[in-house]
Amino acid sequence: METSLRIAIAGLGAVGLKLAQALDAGIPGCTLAAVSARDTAAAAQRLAGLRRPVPVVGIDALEPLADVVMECAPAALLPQIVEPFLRAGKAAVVLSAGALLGREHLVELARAHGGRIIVPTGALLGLDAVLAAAEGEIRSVRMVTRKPVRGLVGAPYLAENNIAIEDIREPLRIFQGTARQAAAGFPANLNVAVALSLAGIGPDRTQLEIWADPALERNTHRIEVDADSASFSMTIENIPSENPKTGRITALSVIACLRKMGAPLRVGT
Ligand SMILES: NC(=O)C1=CN([C@@H]2O[C@H](COP(=O)(O)OP(=O)(O)OC[C@H]3O[C@@H](n4cnc5c(N)ncnc54)[C@H](O)[C@@H]3O)[C@@H](O)[C@H]2O)C=CC1
Ligand SMILES: O=C([O-])CC(=O)C(=O)O
Repeated sequence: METSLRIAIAGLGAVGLKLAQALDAGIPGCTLAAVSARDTAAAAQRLAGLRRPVPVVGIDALEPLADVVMECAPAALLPQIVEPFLRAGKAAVVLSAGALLGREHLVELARAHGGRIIVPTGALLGLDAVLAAAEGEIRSVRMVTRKPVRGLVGAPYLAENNIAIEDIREPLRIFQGTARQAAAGFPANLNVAVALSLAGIGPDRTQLEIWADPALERNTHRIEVDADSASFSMTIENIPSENPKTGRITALSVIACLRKMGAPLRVGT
């Protein structure tokens, strides 16, 4: 018998709006049930083109209306969005993966109540191979991110370390450290590094470099993995969405993740 998962979207920005439109156009096994936005009137306007209108409600009112919540909001809101769903034994798809670090109680909450936290591949690539390699022994994971200046400005790490990138003329390495350190310093820019670390050898062993490059148009991530099963390196060059920090492919990754949940044939780890 066909059952449909009721989907709630928290945050109607670059990712959330695309997702709402895709759900409205039809993803088998899924129905858009409710959305939450900072500005309810503006959200109602953004959703005016949908074939099937859905309620726009506060974050705290989402859980009773849906089976799955898609967290597409600023990182600071993560606990408020996902906790009610996890406590009810439901699923939360998390885009702000960096905000999971230091909030291990969310995983415990999911475990205690039979809920699930799902981190999609998002703006990255290769997490299927990283997960597989992690079943054996991974010796090292390294990632190099290069972004246009507008994809990095405003990150707290830059202000805290007096790094000015607005007027650079050459590529500048602005960070070298672990995924955990990057998540703290770049909460809206480096969720991909945290997703990579969670798939592989953890946030303290995953090494990261970040470059600001004034000549670049795309958010570029290269990952290099050395494991006892394979060595691999891969690069993705993301075309920015209307939010310059977020690649277009991010929303498509979430759509693919939802489609997979309801699919009779599932490809990839
Ligand atoms: N895991 C990954 O690969 C990636 C993760 N991200 C992360 O995904 C999240 C969403 O990204 P975007 O859509 O590009 O961000 P965005 O900034 O375009 O959208 C976020 C939306 O949340 C809304 N919002 C703010 N306060 C709210 C509240 N109290 N209630 C409901 N909504 C509220 C904002 O008004 C905005 O529309 C961000 O945390 C971003 O860092 C982005 C790209 C890749
Ligand atoms: O990791 C992120 O939050 C966003 C990102 O780099 C991208 O979209 O390329």
